[in-house]
Amino acid sequence: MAVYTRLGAEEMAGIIAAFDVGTLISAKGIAEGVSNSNWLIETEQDGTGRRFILTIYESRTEVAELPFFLDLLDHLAARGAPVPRTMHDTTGASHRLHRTAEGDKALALIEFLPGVSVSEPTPGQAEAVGGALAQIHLAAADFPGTRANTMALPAWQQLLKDCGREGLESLHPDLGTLVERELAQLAQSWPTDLPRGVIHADLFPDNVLMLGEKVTGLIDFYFACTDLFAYDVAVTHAAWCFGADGSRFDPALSEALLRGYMAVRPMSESERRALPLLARGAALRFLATRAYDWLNTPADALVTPKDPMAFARRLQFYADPANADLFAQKMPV
Ligand SMILES: Nc1ncnc2c1ncn2[C@@H]1O[C@H](COP(=O)(O)OP(=O)(O)OP(=O)(O)O)[C@@H](O)[C@H]1O
Ligand SMILES: N[C@@H](CCO)C(=O)O
Repeated sequence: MAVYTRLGAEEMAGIIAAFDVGTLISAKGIAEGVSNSNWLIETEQDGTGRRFILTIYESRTEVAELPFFLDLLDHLAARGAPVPRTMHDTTGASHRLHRTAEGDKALALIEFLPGVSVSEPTPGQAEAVGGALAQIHLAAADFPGTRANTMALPAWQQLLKDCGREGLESLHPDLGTLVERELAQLAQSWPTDLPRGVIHADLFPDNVLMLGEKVTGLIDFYFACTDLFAYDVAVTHAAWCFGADGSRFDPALSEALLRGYMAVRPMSESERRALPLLARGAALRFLATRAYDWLNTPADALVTPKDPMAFARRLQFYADPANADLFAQKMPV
């Protein structure tokens, strides 16, 4: 379920009329996604059918940050990266404010891209995703915007502190100890001097649209920020190489993802050496947000929180000395 804002037919037609995209034919609420309200919009313009995604931003997205996210889409799309363009309204604005019963909310109309999100990726698909990730890292090199990573180590520390040791141990008796040990080690050794730029920071399979082994769309840039490129590789590795419950590390997916990335943007020796630590950080980042949501989502909420233990298992895997050579051995030169 992800349509939090109710819109009548006339209201929807009025929203679409502010953009030069033709006449509204249909608007269907999209079930996937949890943060914002999304609709698939069909219009007709000069006898041609067109499709878009309408997003109404709910409370989790800061309106002041929308220009960074939306301008970034335009910038990457203009450089040939597989990301949707933002449709600008007739005044040239990338987003608009819409009056609703709960107050003004921002909205944007985004190009619809074909493709589906895979749930059991193949090595060929992982390789293509690695390549697309490197492509956006390179394509954003001359993007003028910057945004601090609001989901970096200090945020994990705070979220995990808010969960409390008891809360974490209610998820698993060993989780408090694991988290404490990892937080301390990461705080001590987190690298700061590696190549950085704009990263996606949340490139899970549900944020990638694919047709066969081709990436047709990278979406959901609402965690994009300025941070280490190699950390983005680590996030994508954690998201793609373990199966949904985090217990099935797949070396073929890992190798293919890294090969795909390196073919487009070769990583330096220091980036490669940092990957095991960055992967522990990536696993802890999603463990932190998921544990917090798990412990703080009311039982009658519309959304089901995601399983934090799926990322505790990844964290244990990355932190296990037996897997220390994971990136070194599998990394093509
Ligand atoms: N540009 C696009 N082209 C085609 N489909 C899209 C596009 N953008 C979004 N979608 C569809 O809408 C769904 C919800 O989008 P999205 O994941 O951005 O929602 P969200 O609520 O903002 O995200 P999240 O759940 O990660 O917080 C996607 O799973 C995808 O099916
Ligand atoms: N991708 C995140 C959700 C926030 O986008 C997760 O799976 O925990």
